[in-house]
Amino acid sequence: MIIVKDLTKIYKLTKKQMQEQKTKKNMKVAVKQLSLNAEPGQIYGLLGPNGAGKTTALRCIATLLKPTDGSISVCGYDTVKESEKVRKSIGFLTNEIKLDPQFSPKYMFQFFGRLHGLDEETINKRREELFEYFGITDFQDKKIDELSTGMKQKASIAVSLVHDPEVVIFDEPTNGLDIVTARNVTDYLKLLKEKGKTIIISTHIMSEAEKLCDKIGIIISGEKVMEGSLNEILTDTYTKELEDAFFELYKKHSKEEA
Ligand SMILES: Nc1ncnc2c1ncn2[C@@H]1O[C@H](COP(=O)(O)OP(=O)(O)OP(=O)(O)O)[C@@H](O)[C@H]1O
Repeated sequence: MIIVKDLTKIYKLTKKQMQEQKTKKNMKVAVKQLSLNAEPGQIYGLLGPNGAGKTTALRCIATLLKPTDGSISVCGYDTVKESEKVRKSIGFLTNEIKLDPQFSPKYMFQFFGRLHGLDEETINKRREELFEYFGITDFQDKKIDELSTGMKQKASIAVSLVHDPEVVIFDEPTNGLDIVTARNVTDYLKLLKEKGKTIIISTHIMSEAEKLCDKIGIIISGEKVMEGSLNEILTDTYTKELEDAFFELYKKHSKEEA
């Protein structure tokens, strides 16, 4: 279970970042009073355009960033006060965390398994299962450096799941993957859901959110502008497709911002 209450995250900008973002303000509100609940046996999708604050929100949930305001609990643990316990309960995937290029998927899997305090037998069993599922076995001994983007992404996913976490936090899990591999990953997320895990993902792929997510939170400029099941969102926006609903909301809320 993930409970996010009034999460606000403000970044302090360096002079260089202010120049890059063409702003005179030295603060950036990346997430503003975001609240959401993701429950066991459910896939929650955070859907938003580039720069909406999805990665920031997920990094706060995964304890990698401290909220400026608000609170987050994961499996009943506070992400600031009990971050160690939260980290044990989650599998986190983000594009910014890279596997060490010098090592192989097999080595990285074992390394993270040990870090989570698993015994060798459990690590080997998990490796066989996950590497087989994601088709990693054939390249498990190659250096990460020599792998394609898709192979690296699959290896990162397997490594993030080594300890069979209760909560899965995946930032754009199918980013850079071909349709076969992407389907492989989304099917696995469905399997995890069936096992009763709590899953939250970010995406800007409408069809992925439509097919995969039980609940969708649409986030624009750091604020959640709508939340519900696909049907609820379509009904509330008088649209037939998520893409149309998204554009309606985007037009409305970017107008409000201007
Ligand atoms: N470390 C940082 N320092 C300053 N500003 C940041 C930092 N990280 C993100 N931002 C800014 O915060 C806002 C939200 O960024 P974030 O990466 O959370 O968005 P996102 O929805 O994940 O975008 P994308 O879909 O492009 O990955 C953006 O305006 C971004 O420029």
